[in-house]
Amino acid sequence: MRRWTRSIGYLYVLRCGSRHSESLPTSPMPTTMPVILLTAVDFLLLLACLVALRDIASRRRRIGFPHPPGPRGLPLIGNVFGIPKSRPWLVYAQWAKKYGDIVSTTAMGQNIVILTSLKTARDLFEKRAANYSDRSTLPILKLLEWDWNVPFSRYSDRWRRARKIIERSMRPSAITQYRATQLAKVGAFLKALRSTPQDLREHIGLLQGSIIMSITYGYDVKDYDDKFLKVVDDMVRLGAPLILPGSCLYNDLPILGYLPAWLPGMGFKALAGYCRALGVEARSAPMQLVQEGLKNGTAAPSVTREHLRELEENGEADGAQGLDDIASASASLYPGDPYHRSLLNTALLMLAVCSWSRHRKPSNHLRLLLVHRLNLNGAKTAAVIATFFLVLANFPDVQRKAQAEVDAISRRQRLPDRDDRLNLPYINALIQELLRWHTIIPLGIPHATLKDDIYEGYSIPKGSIVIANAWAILHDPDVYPDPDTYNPERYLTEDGQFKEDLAIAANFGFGKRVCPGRHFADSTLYLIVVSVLSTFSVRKAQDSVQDSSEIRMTDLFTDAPLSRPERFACSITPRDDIALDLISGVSA
Ligand code: HEM
Repeated sequence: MRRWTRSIGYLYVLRCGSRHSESLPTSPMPTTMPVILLTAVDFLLLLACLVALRDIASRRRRIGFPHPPGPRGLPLIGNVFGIPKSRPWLVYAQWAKKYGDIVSTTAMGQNIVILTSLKTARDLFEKRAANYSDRSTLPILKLLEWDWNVPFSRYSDRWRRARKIIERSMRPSAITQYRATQLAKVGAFLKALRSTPQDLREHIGLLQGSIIMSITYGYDVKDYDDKFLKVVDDMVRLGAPLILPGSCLYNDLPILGYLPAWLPGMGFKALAGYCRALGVEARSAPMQLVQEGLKNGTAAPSVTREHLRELEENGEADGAQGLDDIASASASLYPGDPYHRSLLNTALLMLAVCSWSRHRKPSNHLRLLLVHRLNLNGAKTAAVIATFFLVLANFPDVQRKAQAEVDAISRRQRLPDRDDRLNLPYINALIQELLRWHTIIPLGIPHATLKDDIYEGYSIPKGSIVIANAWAILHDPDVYPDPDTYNPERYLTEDGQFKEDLAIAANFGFGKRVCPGRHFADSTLYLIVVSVLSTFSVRKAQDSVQDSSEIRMTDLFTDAPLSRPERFACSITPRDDIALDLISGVSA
């Protein structure tokens, strides 16, 4: 129906265009202006009729089964003005209190379903995975040509093949081979933190990016301004705002795609073109490096090298599909950073658009601006690491208890290792509470349905966007008393044993789309937590000392789909001379 709507709209514009050109044949300017004005008004009417027809058609299909309850909004446009733009997870949690665990709403004919319990999320995403594992069909994604990118990819054979490659490289038995890399990069992180603690953010970004690039391509990221990291960061940072709800009119009016790029308001076309080009570069440049290394025998061990070798052994080295799958899988492992929506960035986005449309490739000047001003490397694991530092600064008691446990196991003669984990209940509780207290992707990545469905007497139409509100699930006061308080003790038994909470998995999504990097993220996080606790003291900056009971969650974290700590001031100093020796002793 959506495709049908778009093609009718297109034909309609063409028809109007020719009608007006016939009446005003002589001058090109007067012919185009009325065409655009009339088309816009007429088109809105036509669109309204089409949305109404679609509603009627889909209602007929589901006669007898209502939509799940929820705010309905206005006729035709639905709840378009009620879709929350700011911290939507909080608003959706309020809706759940009013309407229940399964809420639905619509915006411009798009059905949106929000799940607010583990049961509903598992019932749909896991037990009915074949229907609930698609992704959104936002028109802008086609312009961006990001379908190679596994998290955005539709539920297709291409996604299945790339996902399989990632799963093989990221399953628990495979990730043990990356341990040496993790240890070396964590060692480099400790040394960098000792030298320039004020650059915490940059060090975290570099840590995350360098681990992933090393295991994926065998490529050694030396500094924060690395060219490969930059390409992905720019791509995601500039492109992601286009896919946020309500941020790009083209997603609601795909007909705009047929208007020329020079018209006011059509900047999204140039921006999408720029991000598309960055995507091509992000996918091909590091992969070429590995391919060349394989030819001349210098390729360092890496996930990409192993998959390319395997392809060669199977006699498929020149197979376009095999190479395409490896390129997609590898480039999907470093996800970049979709955060950044400040005014400064908006100005830079405009610059990007102007520059791109004029020259069709970014000018050096623009690239420099992007590199220096939009520089917030790292992504999901990095956001949790930043949260860890925020916790240490704000909750000194937690830091003290965690350090006592780590010191008891290592006797301060070494950094704790993976094998110590079973004997560190407080550390496990601290990590689990980190993931609960602030869910860095509060709404996960939305899934979409492939066909009509009926669930608990409610109708969920084909093409619905289905969101699990992980934040609300992990802040349910009936399950987690005083949910906004950071309290690792909630995960300890009376005799101090660690209690695992299976609901924490909601952080990593569900079903066939569940995060394939979750085991790797967990092992990286553990190493960082124990290494930092062994060597550094983190304190809140003197001028911002505040009672921990006064801390408001919304002041601490950004309002973005990937919600990470706001900038915060803290002091990070080596604990003592023993800590300095430990830092000097680690190999980096
Ligand atoms: C704490 C760190 C992380 C968190 C909280 C996280 C969370 C998520 C979430 C919520 C999703 C969407 C799942 C869904 O659609 O149901 C996802 C997808 C994904 N994650 Fe992660 N992730 C983390 C780290 C990583 C790492 C380190 C990697 C790679 C090495 C990775 C690779 C991916 C990929 C490729 C997908 C797309 C899966 C698909 O669509 O099939 N993630 N992640």
